[in-house]
Amino acid sequence: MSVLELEDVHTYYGESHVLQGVDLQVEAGEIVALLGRNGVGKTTTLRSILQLTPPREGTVRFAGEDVTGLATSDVANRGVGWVPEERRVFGYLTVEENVRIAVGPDGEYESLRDEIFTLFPDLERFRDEEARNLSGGQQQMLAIARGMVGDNDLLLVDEPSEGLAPMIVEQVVDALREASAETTMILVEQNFPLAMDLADRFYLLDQGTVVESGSTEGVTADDERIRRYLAA
Ligand SMILES: Nc1ncnc2c1ncn2[C@@H]1O[C@H](COP(=O)(O)OP(=O)(O)OP(=O)(O)O)[C@@H](O)[C@H]1O
Repeated sequence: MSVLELEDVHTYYGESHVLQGVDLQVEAGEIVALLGRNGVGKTTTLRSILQLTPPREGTVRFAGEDVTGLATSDVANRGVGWVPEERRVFGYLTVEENVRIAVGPDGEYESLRDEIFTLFPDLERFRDEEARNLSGGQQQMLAIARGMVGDNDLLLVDEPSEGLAPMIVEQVVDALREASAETTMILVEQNFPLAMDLADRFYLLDQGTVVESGSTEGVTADDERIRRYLAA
């Protein structure tokens, strides 16, 4: 059974028909990259999975169950975590408080916190610092950490490298690799080499539909079937 299955998903913003029949599957343990030019609907695909923008047609199945039309909180409670593009952390809470409130009702807070701090030594160093005082990269790690301690079976990660210096990107990549040992992941990422490096498989979107998909093994940006959809 796939962790996640989208079947012929159509999603609109008002009259604007953004997803025009998206089909995709994610298997347990995979990292799947969603690729495509700006505005093709990658974030909208994540929003459709979370039911933040519920599809008007088609089906989203999580862990074998139809979740289409459920409240976002129900989808989240079933084990779908979100690391949004804008690195949502609580600026006026400390790093540790940010982690604590992300732990689900059944989570063992102290052991999860210790696990996170082992994984992200930077977060431990700044555990008593208010999150707003962290660098962009550290905030991104905190956002990823918050997604991980929620005991999620699927983590949706939107543009994790955006706006970060290359050295910091490397740390975020390491963090994502660590996170992927614990949870299945969908990664929206504009940095093509990074996406290919991290992901097992990819889906390439264009004009609201999947135009290519497959293993990332050996795929490069020069690949003709990729290039024509990613070039500006
Ligand atoms: N809240 C909204 N209301 C109306 N239109 C929207 C809204 N959010 C996104 N759109 C439009 O839907 C289309 C798909 O946007 P989406 O954010 O899913 O693209 P994307 O592939 O994630 O690109 P990007 O990398 O730019 O975020 C775009 O044309 C965008 O302008």
